Amino acid sequence: MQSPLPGRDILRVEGLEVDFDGFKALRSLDFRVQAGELRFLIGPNGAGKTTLLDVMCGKVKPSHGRVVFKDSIDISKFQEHQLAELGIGRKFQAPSVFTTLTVFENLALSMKQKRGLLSALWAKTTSEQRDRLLHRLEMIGLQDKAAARAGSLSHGEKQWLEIGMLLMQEPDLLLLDEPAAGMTDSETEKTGELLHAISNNQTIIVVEHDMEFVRRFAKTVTVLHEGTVLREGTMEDIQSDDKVAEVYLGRRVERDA
Ligand SMILES: Nc1ncnc2c1ncn2[C@@H]1O[C@H](COP(=O)(O)OP(=O)(O)OP(=O)(O)O)[C@@H](O)[C@H]1O
Repeated sequence: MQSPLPGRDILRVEGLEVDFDGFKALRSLDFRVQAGELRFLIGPNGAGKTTLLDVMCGKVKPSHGRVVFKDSIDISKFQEHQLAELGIGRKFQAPSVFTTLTVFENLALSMKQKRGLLSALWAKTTSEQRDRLLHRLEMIGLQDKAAARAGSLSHGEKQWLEIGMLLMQEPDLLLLDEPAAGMTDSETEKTGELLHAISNNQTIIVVEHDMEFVRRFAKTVTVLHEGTVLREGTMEDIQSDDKVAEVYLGRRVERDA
């Protein structure tokens, strides 16, 4: 399937509702993302950010509404692994790399291919595949660590490796949950740059709590509150919005108290 052109909606969420035993975690939620965007999702604890990502990757099924990917794919009709095949890649917060394998082997195993895990590891990579692997290694900044065991990497490097592994699947849409959590300042900066580089070719939706990171790297921000979209705009718009300050900061003050 062809990737949508930049500027076209890659994802449309219409009237989405998620019900957990009578509790509506998402309600009347409308949301659109264009191809090539780097979109940040923010909001107070319990706003529904993770649940929205869970619906987008097929982990949670909506009780009402639709999520349409690339104009024609109704995501509620597919399982998580099928959506991964169709181009939706999800990365969870904790890194899950194969610690005893090298960085290169981890990437090679993640390559989109029909072979099984073991044969993928032992089969010779073609020169085209090696080029792709080297390109990703460079993109995630681990070209000097290709032969290092993944278990020896720092937390930030493991996160980049996992993003690289996700990219080897060539998703059109990447869903990331707090990619910079627990990173040092310089790792955080590199992560923001990596996300920007990825969004030259792919669409990314990032759930993020670190407002400094959002301020630094976001173009468009969507604020969720009580399961629905409260506001959407630039970080400047969002920061000067009274309602956002009331619900978002109010909640944060409460939580921090
Ligand atoms: N499996 C579940 N069963 C019942 N309630 C759930 C379930 N998953 C999430 N919830 C509830 O749905 C609401 C939204 O949760 P969600 O994790 O999506 O929020 P969030 O915005 O990601 O929050 P945080 O920033 O704290 O991670 C919360 O009130 C949460 O307790």
